[in-house]
Amino acid sequence: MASAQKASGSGDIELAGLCKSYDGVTNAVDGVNLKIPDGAYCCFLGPSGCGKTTILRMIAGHEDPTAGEILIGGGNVVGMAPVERRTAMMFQSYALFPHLNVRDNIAFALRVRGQSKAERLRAADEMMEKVRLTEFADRLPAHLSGGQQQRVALARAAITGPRVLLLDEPLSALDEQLRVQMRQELRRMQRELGITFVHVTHTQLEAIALADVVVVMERGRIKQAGAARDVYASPRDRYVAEFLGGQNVLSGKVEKVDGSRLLFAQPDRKSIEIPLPGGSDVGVGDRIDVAVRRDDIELRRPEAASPPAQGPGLPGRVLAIEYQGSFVKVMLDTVPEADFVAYVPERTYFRDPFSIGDVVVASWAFDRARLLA
Ligand SMILES: Nc1ncnc2c1ncn2[C@@H]1O[C@H](COP(=O)(O)OP(=O)(O)OP(=O)(O)O)[C@@H](O)[C@H]1O
Repeated sequence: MASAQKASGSGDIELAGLCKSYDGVTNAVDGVNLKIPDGAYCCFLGPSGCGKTTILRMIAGHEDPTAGEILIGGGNVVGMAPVERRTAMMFQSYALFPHLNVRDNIAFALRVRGQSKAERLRAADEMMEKVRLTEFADRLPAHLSGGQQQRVALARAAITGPRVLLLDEPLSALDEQLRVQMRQELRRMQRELGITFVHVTHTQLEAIALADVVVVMERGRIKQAGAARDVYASPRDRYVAEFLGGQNVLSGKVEKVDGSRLLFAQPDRKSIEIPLPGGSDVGVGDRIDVAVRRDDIELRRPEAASPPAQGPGLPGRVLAIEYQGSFVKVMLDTVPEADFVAYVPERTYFRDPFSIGDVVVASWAFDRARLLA
């Protein structure tokens, strides 16, 4: 980025005790503490209204916190104008100028910053090469595909050399196929630009596919933050497990605690033994939630007793079957008032396919069940 402004200065972000109340909405953001390393791809994930966009707007400087600090590169930016923060925001709608061609759209941000026309166009040409838009330089936005428009919006945000790029639901306007393609493109661009990306989404798969750091939110608070694989494979509690998906959650009462094992039972169901993590203070009579991944469930017919299923198991009736390509999704009535789903690999499934109404036994290896907080 020779003639675009150089992205120097660390883009690590720290949110400390961050709060935001609006008139009528107290605690839209409610005491958020988080560190995002420089050059990381961070995704905020959560249902509508959980405060994701408010956090993004506070980092950008479009909204002031009610309390708390926002540090970028170690300095508190609260009270600073957006341009002084060296952050840039890419909006859902892309907000491109319809009457300017691609090159001029990208160069526009530098005009506002007082650069000469020659400098601006040189920087725009460089940026277009980076985002593979050179061949579209003279086109108007209306004559571009959704994915190309998004690249223009990204280039326009990146040309000012921000240390942090903020993206509000950047893929939501695209169809499914394009969304997957642009996801890869975003990740590639983030690596190439080497700056911190903070991306807001309510799509689980988007967050875990893209992010180094996934932040799961509920009602203004962080429920869990960490590497995508940690958050998906080891959700801390029922909310995170259910929101990220891919897990079955069983609830019940503890019947017995024995060293590193625990026995619990759901109402009117057989007792199940699970591993008890060290340091846990769960006791007999406590209500607990337990997660077992959908792809860890093995399904058998009850009469197929030989060899016996390994580990704990629960009976159930098949409620629905959905072919998903590489696996088959089988829904059971194993858990009262909740979904219980097995992802069976396609090859295994079609050796002896089930029908709706079949009675099956769902089992899993003892150490694949996890006690939730
Ligand atoms: N300008 C505003 N004035 C009043 N209340 C607001 C304002 N902006 C957001 N809120 C409220 O603050 C809460 C958090 O909103 P926010 O937009 O941050 O959520 P979100 O997680 O980004 O949701 P979405 O995915 O729907 O955009 C909501 O209850 C919302 O109604």
